[in-house]
Amino acid sequence: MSDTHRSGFACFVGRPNAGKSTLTNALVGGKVAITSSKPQTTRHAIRGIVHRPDAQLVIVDTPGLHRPRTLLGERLNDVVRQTWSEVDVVGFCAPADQKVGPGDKFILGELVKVARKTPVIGVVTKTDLVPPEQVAAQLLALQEAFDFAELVPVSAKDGYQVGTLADLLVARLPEGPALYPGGELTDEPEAVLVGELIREAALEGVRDELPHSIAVTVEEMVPREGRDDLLDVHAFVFVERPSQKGIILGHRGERLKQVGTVARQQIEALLGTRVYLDLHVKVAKDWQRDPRQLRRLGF
Ligand SMILES: Nc1nc2c(ncn2[C@@H]2O[C@H](COP(=O)(O)OP(=O)(O)OP(=O)(O)O)[C@@H](O)[C@H]2O)c(=O)[nH]1
Repeated sequence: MSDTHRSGFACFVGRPNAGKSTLTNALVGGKVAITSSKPQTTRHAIRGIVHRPDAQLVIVDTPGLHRPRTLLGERLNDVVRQTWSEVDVVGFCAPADQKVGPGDKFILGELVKVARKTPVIGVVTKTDLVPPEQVAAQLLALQEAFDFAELVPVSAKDGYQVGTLADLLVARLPEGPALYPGGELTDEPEAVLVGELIREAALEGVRDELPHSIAVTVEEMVPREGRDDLLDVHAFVFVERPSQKGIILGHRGERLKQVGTVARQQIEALLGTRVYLDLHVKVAKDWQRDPRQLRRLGF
């Protein structure tokens, strides 16, 4: 391996349900995206970051491209084209189980202009759904439809060729140092992001019951003594009433355990290290109305 380090941006395009999000998650190795985060180098939301010793690949979000029926539609499409022209490489996704249709052709028609400047990689997604002949036929159909810089079949579900796709994308990035050293996504301190991931996991499935009643504080994030590959994270999940504590905990604490597992995986993906997550639920009575408590909770 050469010691060149590359860094840059990619985005995936394709019609709805083409498998873009799932593929992004497979590349990134978990859900990292903190949806509101906006990097300084681009105006677009980061969906995830692939960290490798030889590269950092930042996958950004694009709104969907529409057939413009209105002025607003046209404006939206301008935004999309703008994004395409700002990334280093574009991945066009087409699912293996659906014929290349008018929706694909429309997007490809728009991509022609981009492709003069930015390489477009054709990605046949969901290969696990069809026999190999059909994957081959889809590759052929794409080849006929567009002049792709590369073509690759992948399955995000079983991981088939996801690494190959990462290699192809990385090869198109300019040389440069990591844009987000240490996996940082925003200027926010890592503890805040970690708290957000825990809060999001804790709210999953109970948003209706506990709309605004959860706050998370991260008390401590320290490397485990004598280990440089394990981070101990201690955090509190605050609710307002004892009854809400029960909802978070679940039967015999099963739900909290699940929350911890989900949050831990996301924190590991965010920070690029293994994590031991210690979660405790506390009742902070009416914390939303108490300025002292609010301050303590970081509001
Ligand atoms: N079998 C299989 N299903 C997949 C694969 N990738 C995605 N899917 C499924 O296809 C559906 C759409 O996937 P998404 O990743 O949400 O597609 P998307 O392109 O991000 O969709 P939009 O957000 O609507 O643009 C989901 O039900 C996924 O579970 C895959 O590799 N194999």
